[in-house]
Amino acid sequence: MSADILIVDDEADIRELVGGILDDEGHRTRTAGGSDEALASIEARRPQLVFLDIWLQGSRLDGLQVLDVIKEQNPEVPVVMISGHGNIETAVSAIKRGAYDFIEKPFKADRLVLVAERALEASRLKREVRELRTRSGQTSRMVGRSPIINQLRQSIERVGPTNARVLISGPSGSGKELAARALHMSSQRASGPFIVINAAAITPETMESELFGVEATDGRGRRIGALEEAHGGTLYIDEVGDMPRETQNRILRVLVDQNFQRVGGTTRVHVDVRIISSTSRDLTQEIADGHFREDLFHRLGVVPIRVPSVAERREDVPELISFFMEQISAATGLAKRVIADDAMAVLQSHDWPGNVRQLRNNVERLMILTGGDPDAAITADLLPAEIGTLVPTTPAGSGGEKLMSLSLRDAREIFEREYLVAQINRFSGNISRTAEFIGMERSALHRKLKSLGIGS
Ligand SMILES: Nc1ncnc2c1ncn2[C@@H]1O[C@H](COP(=O)(O)OP(=O)(O)OP(=O)(O)O)[C@@H](O)[C@H]1O
Repeated sequence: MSADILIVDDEADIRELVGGILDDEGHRTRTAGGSDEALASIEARRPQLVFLDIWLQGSRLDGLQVLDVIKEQNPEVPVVMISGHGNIETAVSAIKRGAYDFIEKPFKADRLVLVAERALEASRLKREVRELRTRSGQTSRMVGRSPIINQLRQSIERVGPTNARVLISGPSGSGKELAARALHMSSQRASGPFIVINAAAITPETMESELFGVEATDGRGRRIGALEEAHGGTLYIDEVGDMPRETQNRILRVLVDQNFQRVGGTTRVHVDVRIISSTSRDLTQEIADGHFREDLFHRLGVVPIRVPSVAERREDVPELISFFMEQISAATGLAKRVIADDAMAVLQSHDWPGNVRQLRNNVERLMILTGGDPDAAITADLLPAEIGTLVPTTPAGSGGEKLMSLSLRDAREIFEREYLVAQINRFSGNISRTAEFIGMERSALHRKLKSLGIGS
């Protein structure tokens, strides 16, 4: 992984040596000879790792003081101290103050490289743990074998490695964020950060500080925004159509220049970020209504990708259900259940307006709420009422969901029997009046009733 590394030392030889070794490893290094230059460089963009000389002769702040400032403003940036021979104690105290590790001069190149790799790996793992916590048990596997999901997978494989900006459209809960993660994972930025910002959940007042960060003020440290956080990786802007107009102007400029100012700041922060955005709305309509900038739309959507609704890929429902059962069972210990054919037919024919997310929630609900013998299959009558409402039922309504698991011939027979019994009852058993009402010859109705086994 190529990382952005800052090397701070008052000795030019050391700066060059460390920089040269790390550059050879494929990293991008920058250097500073004193404390103020170092802090300015960090202000210009947060590095992913800092090598910091303990003494920093001739500087306003010594190395330990610079460490304190870094840890206060950017606690997540790992700092490796460069210590002179004989001041190991100081190096140890630096670790107590938050440094990741130290290297002692003179050092060997491989030791330097090893420490750098370890520090970067530790910070990457920390970030991943944070991401996993926020996703809490969600997966990044894209389940489904329908032609439409295969097509989506192919587009992701083609577009992922290109570094192009992508605008993902699709209804709520259909898997847009999952598709964005898959794009990130198939790009060269895979080991870099994947940062999510939800434009719908952020108020217009906080949008800019969330995206660009806030410069330090008296008493408050600098806050890093999502764009800087995503340096070297991908920024996913969810529901980009909800972005306030003013922020749209500023983000457009960032897309063009790849640099911006923090709120209240004067320095320009330069970043290398791939932007993937998503929308569940029709952005062309938003443009027509004057809510969304057309030029931003074209910049964000260099490649458009559409994620289908569940209703467009009903054949994937059984696989999605068994995948979620496995997943939920592994996470919670709840027993997996078998879904009977009639219930599966209902689940497959439901429209799922909340898409995969709603399907997953319902699987969880079934696993929790469906009592009875855990080995017994879940039948259609055990499904929540609102799931079955779009399914045709028989006049008597009893076990109507079962119709969906039958052939047309068998379903028609059940329907005819219940329909005719209900009509005959309605006309108090008078076959002539029933026949007249339903539009059949009296003799034909008699034959029908006989073939269905109704009446004497
Ligand atoms: N093809 C799929 N295979 C497995 N899980 C999926 C699939 N698609 C979506 N999911 C799961 O469904 C849930 C919703 O997906 P996701 O958050 O990606 O949807 P979204 O379209 O971004 O939603 P929103 O529009 O509400 O932000 C997540 O738990 C995700 O892991």
